[in-house]
Amino acid sequence: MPLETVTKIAELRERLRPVRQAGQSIGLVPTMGYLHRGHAALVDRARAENDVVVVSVFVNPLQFGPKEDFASYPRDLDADRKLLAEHGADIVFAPSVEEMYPRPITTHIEVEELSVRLEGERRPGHFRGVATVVGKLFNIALPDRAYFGEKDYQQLQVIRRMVADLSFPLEIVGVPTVRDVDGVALSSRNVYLSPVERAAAPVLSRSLAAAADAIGGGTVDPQDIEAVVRGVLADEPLAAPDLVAVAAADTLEPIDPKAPPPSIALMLAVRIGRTRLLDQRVVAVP
Ligand SMILES: Nc1ncnc2c1ncn2[C@@H]1O[C@H](COP(=O)(O)OP(=O)(O)OP(=O)(O)O)[C@@H](O)[C@H]1O
Ligand SMILES: CC(C)(CO)[C@@H](O)C(=O)[O-]
Ligand code: BAL
Repeated sequence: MPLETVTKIAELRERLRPVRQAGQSIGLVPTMGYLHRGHAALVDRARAENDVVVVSVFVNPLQFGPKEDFASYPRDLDADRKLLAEHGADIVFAPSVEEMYPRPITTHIEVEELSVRLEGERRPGHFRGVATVVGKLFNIALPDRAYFGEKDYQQLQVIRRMVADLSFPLEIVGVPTVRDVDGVALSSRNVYLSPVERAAAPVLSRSLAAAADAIGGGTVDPQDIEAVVRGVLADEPLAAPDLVAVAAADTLEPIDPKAPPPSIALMLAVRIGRTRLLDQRVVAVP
């Protein structure tokens, strides 16, 4: 089936109604476009598990702070369509900002606590914007399953909590981070990196690997784990850590070294030049 492009909410609902009535399943992959192999992994998983695969491409203004890169965020719908067709998606939903928010939105989804910690503290209002648009996309597409990358680990936890708290009738599927050969997590924002900055970027995954080794060797004190990460990052003069977080993987609560959780989430936000890169790793406690 050729890839269809839909830009209107009503049109998507009309297109999907008979799909549901026929008892077919719908998989939704929410994205902000400028797609790469990381997004393709989400689409492949959705393709394997659903009858109809919908990919949304929408740069959501609600989740950007006033000083962030909403206006300059990379966009290329033609290239996105090509990748989606190659990976067998059925529908790309690419609404305009006016279609999604015809007037200033006054209703928001706030996942308390989880949204204001860690990355939420660095980007006030970010997860409220994410939860609100994702909830809205769920109401528009009514998917059976929705797919999110582990790279944005806190985002995945926020969405899981929102779905549980509000009983959204769907399954959330987390997909492991896809990396380049040198370990750099694929990200649309990697396009901002100069060649010299790109050469520095593997330091993120290197620092996570060192911390994973330390945890494997019995280190569970979060301060010690953080010190290992920061030690490796300090070797790279272009890397400026913005967030080094060590938390219980399932709740993102702080870790008590006397009663460590079954697995630990390491979450990083590191500036390389003007680009803020994210990476994460979940490590089982031996
Ligand atoms: N390398 C990756 N591996 C797996 N999933 C990914 C990867 N990169 C992004 N995703 C997932 O794709 C979905 C859409 O993400 P988004 O469009 O923001 O891409 P991105 O590359 O993360 O962009 P950004 O550079 O803005 O962080 C999210 O669920 C995100 O976690
Ligand atoms: C989930 C999402 C598409 C919501 O805008 C976005 O935060 C992203 O791309 O990760
Ligand atoms: N992938 C996370 C979306 C954002 O940075 O706004």
